[in-house]
Amino acid sequence: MRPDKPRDPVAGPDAGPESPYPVRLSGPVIKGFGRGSKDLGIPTANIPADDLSEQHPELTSGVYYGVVALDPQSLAQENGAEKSTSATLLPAVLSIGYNPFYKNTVRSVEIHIMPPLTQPSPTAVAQPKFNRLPDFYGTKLNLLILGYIRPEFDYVSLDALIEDIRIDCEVARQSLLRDAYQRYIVDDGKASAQVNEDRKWLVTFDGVSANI
Ligand SMILES: Cc1cc2nc3c(=O)[nH]c(=O)nc-3n(C[C@H](O)[C@H](O)[C@H](O)COP(=O)(O)O)c2cc1C
Ligand SMILES: Nc1ncnc2c1ncn2[C@@H]1O[C@H](COP(=O)(O)OP(=O)(O)O)[C@@H](O)[C@H]1O
Ligand SMILES: [Mg+2]
Repeated sequence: MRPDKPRDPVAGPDAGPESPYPVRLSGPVIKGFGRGSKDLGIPTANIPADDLSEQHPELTSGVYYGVVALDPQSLAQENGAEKSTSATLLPAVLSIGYNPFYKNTVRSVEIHIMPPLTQPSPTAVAQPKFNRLPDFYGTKLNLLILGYIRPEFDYVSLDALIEDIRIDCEVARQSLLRDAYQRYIVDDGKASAQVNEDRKWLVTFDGVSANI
């Protein structure tokens, strides 16, 4: 059960991601149990978790933050829209694990994509409105995990789970607003070659680089 303690406003060192982060994950957006939107009002894009334990033993079950990009080519096909060559980098908060509140028997990776950091946070208030985009099932997604927030917990109620995820969104946002993290989203001219390479990886799908 969730310990009854106040939460830290940020997670991870101010100086930037510390080993093993950043960690790269990719996959097509698949169907989950359909609870995110329906039960919680918090949509989560699920990607396959089949090879995670072998490929990323460092990713223990828990809540993380990072940056995502959706493949503009497959996004266009999904929405029947005209093909675009530009991808947007967006802040994200995610859960990896068995969702102890729901007692899942398979591990899942579920990503909630937040609004751009330049917009006001819709989850900073007591009656939050979680970010909702048009559905993008089947779209290829790249995710760069930049830090760990907390372990997964069971909760006394659905409302308690939702309130903790609301705080996760705020922790992720405040963590990503720091210069050493924000430069994974926007080039501030001070990024290292490695950070620039990671940003480039985020928008590369099937060997083709999209514009940012
Ligand atoms: C940031 C974040 C934190 C979460 N933390 C927990 C948690 O501590 N315990 C838990 O049981 N589920 C947690 N969840 C998972 C939700 O229960 C899950 O998103 C929901 O079951 C939707 O699942 P679905 O995609 O299969 O519909 C978290 C989800 C997110 C996005
Ligand atoms: N902000 C968002 N973050 C993640 N997915 C979103 C968002 N807005 C809309 N979606 C869509 O909602 C779907 C997830 O909803 P959810 O209720 O969790 O269903 P599922 O159980 O199938 O994962 C995603 O696959 C995506 O198509
Ligand atoms: Mg989901």
